[in-house]
Amino acid sequence: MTRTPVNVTVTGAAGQIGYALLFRIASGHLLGPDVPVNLRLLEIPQGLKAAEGTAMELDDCAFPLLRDIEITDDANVGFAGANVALLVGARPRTKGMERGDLLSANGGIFKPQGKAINDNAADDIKVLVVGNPANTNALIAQAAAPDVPAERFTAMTRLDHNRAISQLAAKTGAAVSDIKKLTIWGNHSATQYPDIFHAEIAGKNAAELVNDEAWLGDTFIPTVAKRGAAIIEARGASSAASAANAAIDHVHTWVNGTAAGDWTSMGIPSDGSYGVPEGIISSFPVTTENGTYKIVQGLDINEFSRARIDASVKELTEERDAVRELGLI
Ligand SMILES: NC(=O)C1=CN([C@@H]2O[C@H](COP(=O)(O)OP(=O)(O)OC[C@H]3O[C@@H](n4cnc5c(N)ncnc54)[C@H](O)[C@@H]3O)[C@@H](O)[C@H]2O)C=CC1
Ligand SMILES: O=C([O-])CC(=O)C(=O)O
Repeated sequence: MTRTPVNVTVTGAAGQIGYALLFRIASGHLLGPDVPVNLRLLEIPQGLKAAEGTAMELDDCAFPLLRDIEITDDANVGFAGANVALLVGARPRTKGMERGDLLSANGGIFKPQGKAINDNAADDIKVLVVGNPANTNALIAQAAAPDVPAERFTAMTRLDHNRAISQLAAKTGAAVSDIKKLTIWGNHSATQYPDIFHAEIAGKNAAELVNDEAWLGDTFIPTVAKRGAAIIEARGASSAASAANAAIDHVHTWVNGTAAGDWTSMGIPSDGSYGVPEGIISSFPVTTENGTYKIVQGLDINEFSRARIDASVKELTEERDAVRELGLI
């Protein structure tokens, strides 16, 4: 039986994450090895030529699952019939730019894109915002799309989740695949909180196994939270392949489900769980099934965790208030 292709829109398609992402989408890693895809590449006019070059290379791979590629600088065209939208293109912070300037510049991107999604996307649209500041950009896009269920707008903290698993594996000598139930709470920023208190390593509690609060506070948390900056320092450019990989993981898990006995981390609109104010897009532990996600409930939050979750959530509420003042939500 031939399946109907899924329409996947990628913004910022000519950028470095786009370049690492598109080939994996086209080869079946985003949705599965039997799901054909149509790619819609949305760029600004200056990015169109490079996007065309990438599309030529996609053609040259002769991917059996890739049915069609369309390149555009018109968001209404780019999101037409979109089932999955990966919002990667964003305005990076440049020298001398204040936080308000950054939020405002990104509002100019994510507000119209949210409206274009509202007006043109398929009814089952799922949105992942990668472009920074990802959580608040997702909030801006969501606010501009009142006809789309709010929970379809998500922000990427899967890269942080994967980074935390890798650091924990290195510390304990465990295999990455033995680590389950790790959580990233809060914002995709230096205030994020990677939580190992409920994580398990080969079935044993990770925090008890590590048993080293100094390592947790002074090494693990800052290493994960500042990893993006460390990559920029080392590579001279921000994470690209690992960010693309995390975007693939985020959508794949959302669509195909979490494994029994595990969960993942996603930036999602808060329903008020764990004292996180309703509406802000914050990272939570979630399980997924049949294309929907649920916040893992009933976790005991100790004092160490509470203070760190609260600090990141405070930053998110400040970002929300700032974009509210700018009239972006
Ligand atoms: N959430 C996360 O974990 C991570 C987020 N990021 C963020 O992802 C974003 C993209 O990173 P890179 O690909 O490295 O940047 P890049 O600068 O290489 O590419 C960005 C692309 O977006 C395009 N673009 C800009 N405005 C656009 C618009 N309105 N519509 C469509 N395309 C537009 C640009 O022309 C450019 O081709 C950045 O904001 C970066 O900070 C990066 C790594 C991890
Ligand atoms: O800081 C950046 O621009 C890149 C980023 O988000 C990350 O690597 O986590």
